[in-house]
Amino acid sequence: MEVEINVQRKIEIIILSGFLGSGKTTLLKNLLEQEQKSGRKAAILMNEVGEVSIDGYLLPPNFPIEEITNGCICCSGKDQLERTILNLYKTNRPDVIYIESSGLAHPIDVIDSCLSPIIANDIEIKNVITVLDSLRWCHRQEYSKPIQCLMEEQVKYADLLLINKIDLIQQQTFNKVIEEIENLHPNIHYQITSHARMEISSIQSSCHEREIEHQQFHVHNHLHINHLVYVFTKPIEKNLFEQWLQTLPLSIFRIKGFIRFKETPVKTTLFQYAYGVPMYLNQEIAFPTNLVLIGEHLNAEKLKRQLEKLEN
Ligand SMILES: Nc1nc2c(ncn2[C@@H]2O[C@H](COP(=O)(O)OP(=O)(O)OP(=O)(O)O)[C@@H](O)[C@H]2O)c(=O)[nH]1
Repeated sequence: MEVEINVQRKIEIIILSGFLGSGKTTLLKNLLEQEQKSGRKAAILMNEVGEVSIDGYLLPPNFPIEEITNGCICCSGKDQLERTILNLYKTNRPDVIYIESSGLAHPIDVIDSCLSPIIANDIEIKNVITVLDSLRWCHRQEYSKPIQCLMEEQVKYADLLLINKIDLIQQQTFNKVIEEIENLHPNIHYQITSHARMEISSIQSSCHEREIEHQQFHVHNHLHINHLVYVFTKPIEKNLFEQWLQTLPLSIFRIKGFIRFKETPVKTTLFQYAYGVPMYLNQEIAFPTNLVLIGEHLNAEKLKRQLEKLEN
C-alpha cells in the first residue's frame, strides 16, 4: 500500500461506540454541526451492519464520508480501515475523522484496527465516546450473555460515556442506572444526555492506558448475530406493518430503513426501531426502500416471508 500521510499535526480520530440504536448517528450529527460552526474540517467513516447504507443518507451532505458496509470494521480487517482513512486524508485533509463504529463492535477491536503500523504514527485516537441506551441497559439481563457482555465492554472502554435516552426512563430507573455505572466503573467520565446532546468542548484527550496487546477478546466469536436486508418493491399499509412489529421478539435489536406507506403522501418514510421503540420520519426524497433488520439468531427466511406478505 502506498503511504502518503505526511503531516506534522496528527489527524484526530474520535471513535463513536455503543450498542445498536443507542444514538451514535444522532451524536455524530450534533458534533458535526458544532465542527462546522468552529470551522474545523471533519470527515466521517461510517461502519454499518448490513450491506446497504442507511445512516449515510441521514448525515449533512457537506462532509466527506466513507462507508464500510460489508461487516464490522474490527472483522473486515485492518487493511480496509487503513485504506479508508488514507483515502479520506488524501482527498480531504481533515483535522478530525469521526469513526462511527457498528453497534456490534468492541471498542478495543476498533482501536486495534486503527493502530496499524502504516497509519498509527500519523493519527491520534483522541477519544472513544460510548453512547448508552439507558432504557435498553436497564433491561440488559433479558439478553443473552454475549450481548450483555458486549454492552458492558462498550461501557468499560469508554473515555467518555453518554448515558443517553434519559427522556425514556423514570427517575427511579435513572437513579439505578447511575448507581450501577458508578459502582461498575468508579472513575468513569460520563454525561447524561437526551438525543445525545453534548458540547464538543467537553471532549478531552484520552488519558487511558489501553492494553491493546493483551486484549484477546473478540466479541464476534461469541455472538450469533445476523441480519436481513429487505427491499420493498411497493408501498405497504402502515397499520399492518405496526401489527407485524408487535409480533417481533426481543432478539431483534434494531431495524432501520426507508419504507413507502400507502397512507402517507411522501416519497419515503425513515423508519427506526430500537428496543421496541419505533420512530417514523417523513422524507421528501425517494430514498431506496431498503430495510435492515439486525438480531440474534434472526430467522431471515421467516421474516422475509412476513415482509413479503405485507406487500401483497
Ligand atoms: N427518545 C429518544 N430517542 C433517541 C435518543 N437518542 C437517539 N434516539 C433515537 O433512537 C433511534 C436510533 O438512533 P441512532 O442515532 O440512529 O442510533 P445508532 O446508535 O446510530 O444506531 P445504529 O447505527 O443502528 O447502531 C433514532 O430513532 C433516534 O432518533 C434519545 O435520547 N431519546
